[in-house]
Amino acid sequence: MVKDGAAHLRGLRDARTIFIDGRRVADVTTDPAFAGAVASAASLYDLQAEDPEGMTFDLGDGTRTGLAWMLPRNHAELVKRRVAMERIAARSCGMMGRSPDHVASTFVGFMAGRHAYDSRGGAALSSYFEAARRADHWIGYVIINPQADKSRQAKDQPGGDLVARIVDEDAGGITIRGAKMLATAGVMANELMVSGIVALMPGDEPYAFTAVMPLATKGIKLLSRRSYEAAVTSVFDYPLSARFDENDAVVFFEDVKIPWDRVFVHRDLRMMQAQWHETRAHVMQNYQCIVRLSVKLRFLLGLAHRIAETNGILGFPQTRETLGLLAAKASSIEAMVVAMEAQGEDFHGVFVPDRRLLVSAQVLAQTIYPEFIEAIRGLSGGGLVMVPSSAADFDGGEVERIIQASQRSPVAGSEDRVKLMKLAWDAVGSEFGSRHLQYEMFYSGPQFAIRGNSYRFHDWTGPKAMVQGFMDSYGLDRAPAKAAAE
Ligand SMILES: Cc1cc2nc3c(=O)[nH]c(=O)nc-3n(C[C@H](O)[C@H](O)[C@H](O)COP(=O)(O)OP(=O)(O)OC[C@H]3O[C@@H](n4cnc5c(N)ncnc54)[C@H](O)[C@@H]3O)c2cc1C
Repeated sequence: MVKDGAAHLRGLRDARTIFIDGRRVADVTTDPAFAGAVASAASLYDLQAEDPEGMTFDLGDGTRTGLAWMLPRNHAELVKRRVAMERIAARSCGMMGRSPDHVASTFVGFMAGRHAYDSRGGAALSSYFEAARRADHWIGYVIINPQADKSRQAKDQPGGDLVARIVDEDAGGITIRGAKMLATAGVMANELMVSGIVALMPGDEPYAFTAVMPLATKGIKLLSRRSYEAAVTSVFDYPLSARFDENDAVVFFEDVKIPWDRVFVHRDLRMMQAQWHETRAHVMQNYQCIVRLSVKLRFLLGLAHRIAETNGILGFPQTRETLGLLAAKASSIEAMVVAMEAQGEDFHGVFVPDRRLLVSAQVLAQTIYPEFIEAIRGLSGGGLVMVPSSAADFDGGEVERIIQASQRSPVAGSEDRVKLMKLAWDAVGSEFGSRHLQYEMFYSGPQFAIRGNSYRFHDWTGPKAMVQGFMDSYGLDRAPAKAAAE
């Protein structure tokens, strides 16, 4: 039995609390702010049900679950898992960043480093992992604190309930209160993990916890940002916004009680860092991100090429130079995926991608994406806005005749030209496209933090030894002191 889209939709019709535009959402699967993206989310599970061999694996008793939950034992299994993740990403042209394979990958990384946990936390993690993958849960996560005053620790922020913290605990579990920033795709997930990735200081113990709970748990409140999907005039006008607006929401925990068997880290400052970096959670979750990005860049590359063809500029050397540069950038990310797999390591029985190459890809991704967007805008010129106001202008009459007269291309009819330019605008310029730029620049952390990881995880021994070796091969050509005196 494989979880399919219908099963996922059934699971979302629960008591979850989501607020948007001054109202509470009754049913996220039908609400006009979310229904299109939720349908796309469900289709990811249909993809698994349609091709269980290619997208799922057997847990040993006939239960099949998404390949992202697999603890790969060797290079071949890692690659098989990656191919499934590529197919998930391709469904949304790489536009759904927090698809179910993302946090599943985090948990695979936690499990690879299971030894880093204390015995209670490790046991809770293992039993949750088994249950979550058996249910093929979609898990969202919040691991960053709300912006306020970055110069102060969480405990020193004025106003009390800003950052989620433990406010009570008893034999049953912990109770948390406060906020976390941005659960992407939280509205369409089954469960939510809350944790922290920014280093904590002594005194921050109430903020040092990692736990997971169903989205519908009493007291969890999601405050959605504006829905881009709700604002679209038609799929033709906003083909990406209409279907792949995965949503971002601030999460407020209002005295949320979490049982101990769902608490993996408890008041442990060291473990809050160790859970990411002494395990392979940081590697596995960001490997999924880079795999997804490689699919997205392939899509954007195709878009850039098609725009050039449509505008009759493909034959110009300057255009080919631009496209050649974009192709090389997309290929470099693709190549890094292959390389980090080829140089993967056995980490306590789990075969994981090479960490140094993974963080290098993250660093490059943060600059390549904005460069892609700028280049596509540059290739497009005013064509991105030289489009009819909406699909309604194709009225079969006077306005459509003018559209046919004014929307021309050497390779496309007027409808196809408008269709392409509207797609391109949605990818790079609409509110949806603009959010994607922000996403790719920030989802894994600010640049200084990602570059800091690159510094930290690079093995400097080889480069330093090479310089020293070369410098040792020569010196000042001093004449012997005695000869100089004579
Ligand atoms: C679209 C989107 C989706 C997201 N989805 C998720 C999600 O699903 N789950 C989740 O947990 N998080 C999510 N995030 C949050 C994301 O992880 C953070 O945005 C990211 O870690 C950066 O943190 P910040 O937003 O507080 O920015 P900041 O850290 O405040 O960075 C803003 C600027 O301040 C500078 N700055 C901050 N601190 C310092 C410092 N100490 N020294 C020097 N400069 C500094 C930075 O360099 C940067 O220029 C999402 C973010 C976005 C934009």
